[in-house]
Amino acid sequence: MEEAGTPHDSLLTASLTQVSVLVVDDEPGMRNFLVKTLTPHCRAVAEASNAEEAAAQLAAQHFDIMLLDNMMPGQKGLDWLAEQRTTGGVTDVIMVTAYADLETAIQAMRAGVSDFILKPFRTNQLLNAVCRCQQTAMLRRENRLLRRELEQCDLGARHRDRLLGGSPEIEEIRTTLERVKDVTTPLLITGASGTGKEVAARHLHAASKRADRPFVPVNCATIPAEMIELELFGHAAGAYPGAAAAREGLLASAQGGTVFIDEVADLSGPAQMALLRVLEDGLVRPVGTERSLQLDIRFVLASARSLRQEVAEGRFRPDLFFRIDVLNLQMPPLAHRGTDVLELAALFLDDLSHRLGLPGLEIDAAARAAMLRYDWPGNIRELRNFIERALIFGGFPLETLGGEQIARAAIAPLDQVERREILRALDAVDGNRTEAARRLGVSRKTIDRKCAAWGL
Ligand SMILES: Nc1ncnc2c1ncn2[C@@H]1O[C@H](COP(=O)(O)OP(=O)(O)OP(=O)(O)O)[C@@H](O)[C@H]1O
Repeated sequence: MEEAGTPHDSLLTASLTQVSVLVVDDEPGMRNFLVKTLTPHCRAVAEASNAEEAAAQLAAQHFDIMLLDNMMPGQKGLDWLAEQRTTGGVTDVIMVTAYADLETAIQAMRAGVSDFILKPFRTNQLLNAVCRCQQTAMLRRENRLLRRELEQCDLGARHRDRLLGGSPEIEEIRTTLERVKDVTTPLLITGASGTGKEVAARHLHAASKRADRPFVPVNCATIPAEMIELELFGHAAGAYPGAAAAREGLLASAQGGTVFIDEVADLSGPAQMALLRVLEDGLVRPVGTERSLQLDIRFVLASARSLRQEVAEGRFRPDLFFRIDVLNLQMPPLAHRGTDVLELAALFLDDLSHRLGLPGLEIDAAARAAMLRYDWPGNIRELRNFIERALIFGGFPLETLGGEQIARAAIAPLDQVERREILRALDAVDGNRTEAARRLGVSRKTIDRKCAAWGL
């Protein structure tokens, strides 16, 4: 019987045409066999009959893969390999051996060997091992390049993992994140679009013990309802028409890390039910399978809409709501973050001008005043777009901040401005005077006195 994915599979052999291989074996018969088998398929094949020759070949040129016999006169292949690794060799190694005892296998793993081929072997086994090794190397490289590209093209990437801003509101949020960073209780982040819910989730993940594991964001609003369960939980082969192969879900891919579920209110009924099960016992059952996987994931959920309202209107499961409404973080709108707007603007100016290759801009007094006055309904996302536009056009488009209207509006008496701001604050915090006083930076007594004077 042929092995699955034999080299007759043209896709597999195609990947070999780019590979350079160094065969290291002291036995001429075996060495010739290896070279003869590989040469028609690979880009280049070189040979060495001992460790010195091999070291000279590696110093002279790069090889993608080395086939190494473990039993060479003078020195064991694995000992030599361990030495090579300390001098910085990066070639992938496939060990060819007649004696695969456990101790050798452990030593080989520690020396960074990618695969084993047991003598005697067939041609197919050899070519398959080289193919697998090459494909893993390609995936590693692709992964590294994609990460790099992502960091370069995402204009906000440099600040993605840090919730910036010196305002007391953001300071308090950072303190809360620090306190809850390592508990497994789900965290619910609410707040309008663009207020930095995802940044807060990334900040939490980066500060947690899970930082070196995956952070997986899932936006339920952008995945079609019928696909969301398949995406999150994965599926068996044939789970839906066209699903030729089984696929791991995003939750399983995040094992050990953090999953950020944005716009959680958009989950369908069955997906809400399945999510509740994961939150309660950590179990995920891929669609169309009978077996559940036990996962260790920190969940951060976000919603721009009020989940309480969604529950009241029958669109969100109350049991799921109570499960995720344990730790709730409310992201304040940008307009309530004092001078953070200027801090973030300066940062975006610096960052975007470098990335876009455009000259920087000074934030003059007029721009500063307009930015502080404006409401920023689109929050930080709107601010970033505003800065990007400013850099492209070489000046701040203040008219888009309602600057003209504000400039032309009659100057309001100070007490009127004060009343408007206090009432706006009370409205924003559902009439909580202590909270409104804290945010406005005045005493609770002052608010009580003003309200009494206005007959409230
Ligand atoms: N405190 C912050 N520091 C730096 N950048 C921020 C901050 N908050 C938000 N941003 C930037 O603003 C943009 C919007 O942030 P983010 O996507 O986290 O908001 P959101 O609340 O999750 O929005 P939505 O609900 O629309 O997905 C991003 O480009 C992000 O990098």
